[in-house]
Amino acid sequence: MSQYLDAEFEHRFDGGAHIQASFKMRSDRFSIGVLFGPSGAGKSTVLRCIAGLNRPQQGHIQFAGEPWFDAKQGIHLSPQKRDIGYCFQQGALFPHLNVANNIGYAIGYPKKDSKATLSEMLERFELTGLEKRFPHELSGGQQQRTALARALARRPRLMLLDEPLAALDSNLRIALRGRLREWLRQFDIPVLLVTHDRTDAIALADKIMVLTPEGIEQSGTIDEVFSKPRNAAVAQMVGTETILRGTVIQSQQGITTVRIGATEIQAGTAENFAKGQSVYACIQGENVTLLHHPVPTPSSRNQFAVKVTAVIPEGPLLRIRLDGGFELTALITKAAAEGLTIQAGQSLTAMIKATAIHLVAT
Ligand SMILES: Nc1ncnc2c1ncn2[C@@H]1O[C@H](COP(=O)(O)OP(=O)(O)OP(=O)(O)O)[C@@H](O)[C@H]1O
Repeated sequence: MSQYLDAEFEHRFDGGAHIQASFKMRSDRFSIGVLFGPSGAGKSTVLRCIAGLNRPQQGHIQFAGEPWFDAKQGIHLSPQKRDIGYCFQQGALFPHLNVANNIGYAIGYPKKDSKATLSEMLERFELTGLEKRFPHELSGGQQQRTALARALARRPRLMLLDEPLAALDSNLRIALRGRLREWLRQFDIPVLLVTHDRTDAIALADKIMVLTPEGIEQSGTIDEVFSKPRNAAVAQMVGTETILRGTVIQSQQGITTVRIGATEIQAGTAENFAKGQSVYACIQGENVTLLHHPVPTPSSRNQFAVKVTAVIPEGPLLRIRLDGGFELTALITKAAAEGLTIQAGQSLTAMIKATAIHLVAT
């Protein structure tokens, strides 16, 4: 028997939007697959197609070998038959039912064991004591926990979450993000989660699938996708701070030299690139080290003279924009910046290891 959720389909809206997706994830154990992409890429539509709420025009969706949708064979199972839990962005609780009845509705009163299931869910989601409250009497976090409890109470085979943290303010979001994975893990089912937020994706994904209007551009672990984006579109989406266009001068023994404007940089590469080939050099801000002066260094480290053009605070970090004949961004901690007393107009040396420069063929 197949142990995968296997989806490959296309959905066209009358208005013209065309959404395509092709991916596989394990169906028989807990893991979180994150559909990540910009607004309008089609993330919610993909989720709705998996749920059976939208019917694609082409392709198939199978869960553990069971056909949920097959365009050629005319198969389209109803959402109930797919046996999934679905949690929307806003939670979408029944406003006229209290917490106990919102969850109880999903369990299907009056089942023999429904009382035990209800108290188990209340306990797991830290809702004990709030049973009689109505949705408008709950905080955002409590509403979201009730929605999760309701979606999971029926013990679905697959859990779908659409931007589960988006409606929460930032403190609550951070707190819930940390707990969400643990809550979901207890149910030992696969989870497909939609987000456009990079931090949510990093914190939650076992596997990330980057969705654009052209389909899933790249999938893999966070490390694979964030440190080795397959193309410039993915690099931009995953937040690689610097993407520079250049030309390969030479490529041998795992080191590729690339000309960017008047500067030559060395990048560590698994494969060789052709001389003259056009590439993007992708550099994450945390991999750029700033120094007052150049230091003696092996050729596997790049050093450039740069001028600080802007210093932008971002929480515990500073985003430092640099001009080295091309635009470069460094992300450093505030403590590190104090040691360097960084300010706009200052001349510094930027150092980047060759292995921290990822080349993408254009
Ligand atoms: N019912 C509909 N009728 C026509 N077009 C639609 C419909 N629903 C969505 N679309 C279009 O399909 C595209 C994908 O929408 P979708 O909501 O799936 O994107 P998304 O990636 O989830 O975006 P967001 O992050 O903003 O929620 C958009 O261009 C949207 O306008």
